[in-house]
Amino acid sequence: MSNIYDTLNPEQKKAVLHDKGPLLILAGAGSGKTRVLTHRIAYLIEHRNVNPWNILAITFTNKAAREMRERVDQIVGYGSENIWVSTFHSTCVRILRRFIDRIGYERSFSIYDTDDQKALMREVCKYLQIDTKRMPERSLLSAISKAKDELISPEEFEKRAGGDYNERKYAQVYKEYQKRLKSSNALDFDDLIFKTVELFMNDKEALTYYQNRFRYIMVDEYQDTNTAQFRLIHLLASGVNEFGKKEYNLCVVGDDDQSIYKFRGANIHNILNFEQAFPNTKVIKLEQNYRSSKNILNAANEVIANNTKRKEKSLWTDNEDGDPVNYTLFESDIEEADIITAEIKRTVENNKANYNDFAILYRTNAQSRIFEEKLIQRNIPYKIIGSINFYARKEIKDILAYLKTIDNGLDNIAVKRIINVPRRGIGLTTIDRVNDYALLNDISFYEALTRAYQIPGLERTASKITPFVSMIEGLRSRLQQDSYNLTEIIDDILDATGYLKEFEDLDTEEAKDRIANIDELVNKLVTYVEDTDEPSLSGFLEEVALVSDIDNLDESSDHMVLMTLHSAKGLEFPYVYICGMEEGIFPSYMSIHADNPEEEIEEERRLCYVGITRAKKCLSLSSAKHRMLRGDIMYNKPSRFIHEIPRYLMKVNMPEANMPEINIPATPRYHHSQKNYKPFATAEPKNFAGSNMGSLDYEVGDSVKHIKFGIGTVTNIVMGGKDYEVTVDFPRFGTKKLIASFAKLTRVD
Ligand SMILES: Nc1ncnc2c1ncn2[C@@H]1O[C@H](COP(=O)(O)OP(=O)(O)OP(=O)(O)O)[C@@H](O)[C@H]1O
Ligand SMILES: [Mg+2]
Repeated sequence: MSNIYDTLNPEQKKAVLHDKGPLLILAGAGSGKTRVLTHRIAYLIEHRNVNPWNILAITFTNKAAREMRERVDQIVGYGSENIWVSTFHSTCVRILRRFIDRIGYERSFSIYDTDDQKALMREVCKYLQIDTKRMPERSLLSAISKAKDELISPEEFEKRAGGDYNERKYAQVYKEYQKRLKSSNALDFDDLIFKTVELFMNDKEALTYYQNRFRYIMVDEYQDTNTAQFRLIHLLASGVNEFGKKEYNLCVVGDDDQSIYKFRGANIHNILNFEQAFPNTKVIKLEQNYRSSKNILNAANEVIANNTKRKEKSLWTDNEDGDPVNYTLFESDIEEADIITAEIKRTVENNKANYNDFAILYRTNAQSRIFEEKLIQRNIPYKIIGSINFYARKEIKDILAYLKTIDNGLDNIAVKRIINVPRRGIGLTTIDRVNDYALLNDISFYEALTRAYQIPGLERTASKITPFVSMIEGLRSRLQQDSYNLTEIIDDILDATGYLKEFEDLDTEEAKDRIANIDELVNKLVTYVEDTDEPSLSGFLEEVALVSDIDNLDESSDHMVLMTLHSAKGLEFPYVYICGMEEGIFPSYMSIHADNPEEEIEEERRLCYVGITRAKKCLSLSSAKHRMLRGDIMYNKPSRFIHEIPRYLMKVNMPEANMPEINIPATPRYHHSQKNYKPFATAEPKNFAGSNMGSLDYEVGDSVKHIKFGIGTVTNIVMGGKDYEVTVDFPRFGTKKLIASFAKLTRVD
């Protein structure tokens, strides 16, 4: 056996060499779970003669998938291209592209992103005359998403709603939303999993095909799978072998301490009940951490030991003690960003490291802005993961909408997006009329456009619509010619529409930016065409729909990265900064003030554990005494998580005068009971991004109570972007405009 397996420790080796049957690898951070998965794939191919074609590996990001392939290539030297390695969503897209016609969709279906979903939901609410002040679109979408994660269909939802008025409304919305998705031949992200499960439940042939194909299934980050994903894996892994026996050749790796996606429906029972779901499961625990220094690992162990609901684990390392964990209490958020970026620059300039050795992690995306400013000032190359997504830019969405319209005229949202872009004198009234006609005749919006002259009331504007239709048809027929080069399609669209003209005439920086973005999209298309065996427009759109930001993380170039703690899952960096460690920031205000704070704080603590365990060599934590949030200064106390790290593991960088505020224990104290633990007084009642929006329980004219301003009267409520803006007259403080989900107003009767 080649010596690559010699680098594994005995437990890892057991996992890699495990023969058949279900295998659960339950282990702490940095213990080599992902590495074991990769080696196991290589081993199966190299030593068990498993055909790479028969392996399915599900990873959390496309980046992890890419790495897995590279590693297999390094180890085995061939075959990696035939292994099916991808995320849950990509896996489902591939399956559905092949078989979705069996459950009544066309195989060229579109995938709706959040913006498309919102646009569709707006239409649904308008149609059903939903009072979106009481039932905001966002809550409706999140309820639907939650239902889909739990495999609850619109019919089932309706049944469960019973007589409850709100629930019945939700059910009605869900049903209509789903109906419209279907008539647009579109799937939202949650549908990808839901519909694949539906397909497998209804079509034995499709299921058997994949059960026979995927003889070996591996799943990374298993602790964050939701009910629908569990069902999917269970179905796929339940095939029978040549002796008619179920083998369950399923290997999952996970860490219950790193489960951080409860809000997205992750179901921790999937890991806790794995042994019940799959008989004869072999469980392997890995206890040696290879990633972090002793001090960092101990700090992580100390913090997570405060969670009561967990499987006890002892994680140790042979690595050096390393530097103590740094903790700094800054005066302000600005000072925090300033000093951290200066320190990073200094470390790199002293040749101790490269920029790509560094990551700054924070609880919410909003915290990145100040860092970004300082990084620019200091001329430090950086990349923010998860900030304004390239694909969310207007010009990119416009071009993509053109591509979608050409590819699949059924995508109503896409067609409506571009019908008057660039301007063609087609107004909202016309669009409404076409829409009504489409609904009445049960045809797509685009189909209705092709019949513009038959639509009542469109006598005048039909002449503006037909050129649009013939342009799309022209582009479509060009695309179908054999000699057509797909890479030209964007240029052809730009030519046909005159889309760029407006920007070129403007000649502003912003316009130049937009043109550069479109060029970037062309680059993406060219790369896609070059890298793909049978490139197609649908294939390109699919790839675009599935890129998540983390996949753009290019480790080869030398820039540092900034991202949320959630995005950092599975990654590792020599130097990690976790900033904004304050009560009300991390743990979040929402978790502290939740109905079930114990549970929510435990989830935050797991997130903290994920953050700490990303660091290999050097971990720096920081809080600010005050920071600006939504225009207000807030004063937060240092996070309880800082207090959970014993003093002997830390180097505290702050004037001793500040010390009394911080109660850092001087001795190790694993597993202290939650009962004796006194949390700090919570932060000022001001919140920050990431809040949950619910429907309001007050309306104009009601008396409401604000924690700081006291009792006042609501004079106005408007929907402002993502949230309600509530205007309240407070007798003592005057009129205030407040953001509903942050202000936490309560009605007083
Ligand atoms: N036996 C080993 N010998 C040397 N290095 C190892 C060994 N096992 C794992 N490593 C290294 O330890 C680091 C952590 O491994 P890996 O990312 O696979 O851990 P993980 O358990 O998946 O972590 P996480 O829980 O964060 O996803 C990697 O750099 C990996 O190469
Ligand atoms: Mg991992």
